[in-house]
Amino acid sequence: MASKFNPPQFLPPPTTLIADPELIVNGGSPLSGHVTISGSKNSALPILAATLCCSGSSNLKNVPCLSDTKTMVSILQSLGAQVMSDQFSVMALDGKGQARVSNGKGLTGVSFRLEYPSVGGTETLMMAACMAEGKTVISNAAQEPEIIDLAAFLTNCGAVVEGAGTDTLLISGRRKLYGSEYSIMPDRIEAGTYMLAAPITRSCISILPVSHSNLTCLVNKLSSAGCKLLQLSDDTLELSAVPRTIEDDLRGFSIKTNPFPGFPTDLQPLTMALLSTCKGISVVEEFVFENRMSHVAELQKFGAKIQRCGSTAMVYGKGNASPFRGSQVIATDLRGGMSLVLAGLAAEGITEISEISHVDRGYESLEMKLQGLGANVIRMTS
Ligand SMILES: CC(=O)N[C@H]1[C@@H](OP(=O)(O)OP(=O)(O)OC[C@H]2O[C@@H](n3ccc(=O)[nH]c3=O)[C@H](O)[C@@H]2O)O[C@H](CO)[C@@H](O)[C@@H]1O
Ligand SMILES: C=C(OP(=O)(O)O)C(=O)O
Repeated sequence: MASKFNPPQFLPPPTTLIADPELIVNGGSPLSGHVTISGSKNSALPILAATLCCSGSSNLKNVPCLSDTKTMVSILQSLGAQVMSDQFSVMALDGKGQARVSNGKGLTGVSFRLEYPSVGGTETLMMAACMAEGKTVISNAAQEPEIIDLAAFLTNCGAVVEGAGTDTLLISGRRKLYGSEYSIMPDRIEAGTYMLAAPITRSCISILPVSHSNLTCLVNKLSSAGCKLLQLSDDTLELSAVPRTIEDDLRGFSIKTNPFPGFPTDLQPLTMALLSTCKGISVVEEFVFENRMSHVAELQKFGAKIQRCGSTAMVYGKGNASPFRGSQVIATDLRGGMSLVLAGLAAEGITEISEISHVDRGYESLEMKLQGLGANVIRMTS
């Protein structure tokens, strides 16, 4: 029977050196309009891996087109999985039940307490537990929304997973899981990024789809800063931050990152960029990743006044609408790199951000989405 899919579009990562593209931002103008949020990178990656636990094919929808998802597909292919796509957002995977244990006996369920509620650790244990004989209890489990999404996919495939979204997961292992159709949840970190893009440019934009309950910490902090958040429908949020006077301008706030439902570490660098443009002094404390402050030195090039001590930063805000000036900066990691894009949108003049491939790991159609909001952004590939 003829396949309804075109031949696979996924290629292995390039082996020759290609110059990293730059993003050029002509900033200082407000954004407006509407942005559509893609499927979640951090949900798609473990779910793509989980297809290997299944016999038969899985049909995943809303998979974001990112360098990270392409890399994951290459890994699955190198393990023997067949992957096809018609649009990038729909993938048919035949994992062929590739996951095997080499001790000849198979896995056995256990009670396991994580020392730290690691997201990747919880996801790996969930997949192993589904393949194991008997019951597994994972305590001190991560509670991130992406854990709930993985549990929902595994359940769709025939697994029995209870407690996802709490600190205790109970999994009754099944020998056989069957591939299924599943739609990846929207990316809460991308949504949070655009929720920060509006206030840093003192703009009003609408964002869809956004789950309020996945971003409660950010919503509360932005409200305390003076942003107006309006729920236009179940999953559409309008974010307005257009102060009429300098006195009315956004106020700084302090954050401490923590596992969900705490303030997400992935939004910390972007929030720091916003805080640099707000009134007053803000304190940013990074409690999840020991080394997530490399954006500080780059934000300082825009004129941001930030004093760093280890994993804590004091941000001395300025209180004007556009205190940043355009700059030449380097993205050193995904979210730190995106904080420079936000700073560039707020800055007067031209910003050149090199090594933008870090940002491409996590933001689908970056310049297209920003251009759709009226931003003056282009990609330069030499
Ligand atoms: C692909 C993906 O989903 N990435 C996300 C995932 O990363 P990832 O799954 O790697 O994050 P973890 O929750 O495992 O790690 C968070 C922190 O805990 C530490 N740690 C981890 C395991 C452990 O046994 N002991 C320990 O101390 C790590 O060194 C790190 O400092 O969750 C992070 C925390 O929300 C997010 O920032 C990442 O975007
Ligand atoms: C750090 C991130 O991802 P990863 O764990 O894949 O590096 C992220 O999504 O912010």
